[in-house]
Amino acid sequence: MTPGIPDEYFVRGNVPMTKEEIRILSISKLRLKEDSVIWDIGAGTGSVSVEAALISKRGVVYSIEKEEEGIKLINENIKKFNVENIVVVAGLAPDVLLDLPSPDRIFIGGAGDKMYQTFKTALTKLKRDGIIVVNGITLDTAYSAHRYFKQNKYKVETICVNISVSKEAGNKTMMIARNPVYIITAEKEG
Ligand SMILES: C[S@@+](CC[C@H](N)C(=O)[O-])C[C@H]1O[C@@H](n2cnc3c(N)ncnc32)[C@H](O)[C@@H]1O
Repeated sequence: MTPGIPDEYFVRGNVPMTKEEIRILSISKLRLKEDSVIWDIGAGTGSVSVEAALISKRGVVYSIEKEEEGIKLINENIKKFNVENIVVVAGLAPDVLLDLPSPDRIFIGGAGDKMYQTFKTALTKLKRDGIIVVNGITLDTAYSAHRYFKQNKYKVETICVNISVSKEAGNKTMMIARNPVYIITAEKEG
């Protein structure tokens, strides 16, 4: 399976999942290597973890999630896609991050009210030449993340992704707009 797995292929519950197009862009911004060690913080359904694990076949993905429903879905998706290089970490970031191996790449899909503490631990543990990608749906998250990485001397870029997807309406086709999502990418200068 190559990147770009359709949303409906994943087992989904009531956990908000990162949508296919946002997943593709976010994973592309991570510039994964075959042997990358990746943290997926706020892993939700595990959709990003699964796609990342299929790309970084010789690496490991640590899927960090605080909710029981998410943990169940991540395990179901691991089974469904038959991936063997995902380690599920049940618990709250940043507490559970401290004992994990240092990552080459970090994706943050959710950190709740632990956002700043999670950013801080992420930057402390990220390997040299590492890349962090954050998804945000509010201006506040986008601004906070962008400013935090910039203040810490990271090269940072924020993109705002506005996507419309076609929907059949009788004999016509309409474009249905999705909410904008911010993708913030940070890497060490130089
Ligand atoms: C938007 S969802 C992530 C979607 C996920 N990328 C996917 O594709 O399914 C955000 C997730 O972050 C989790 N979360 C929020 N704060 C967290 C924290 N501090 N530690 C661990 N998980 C957290 C939530 O429980 C939720 O499942």
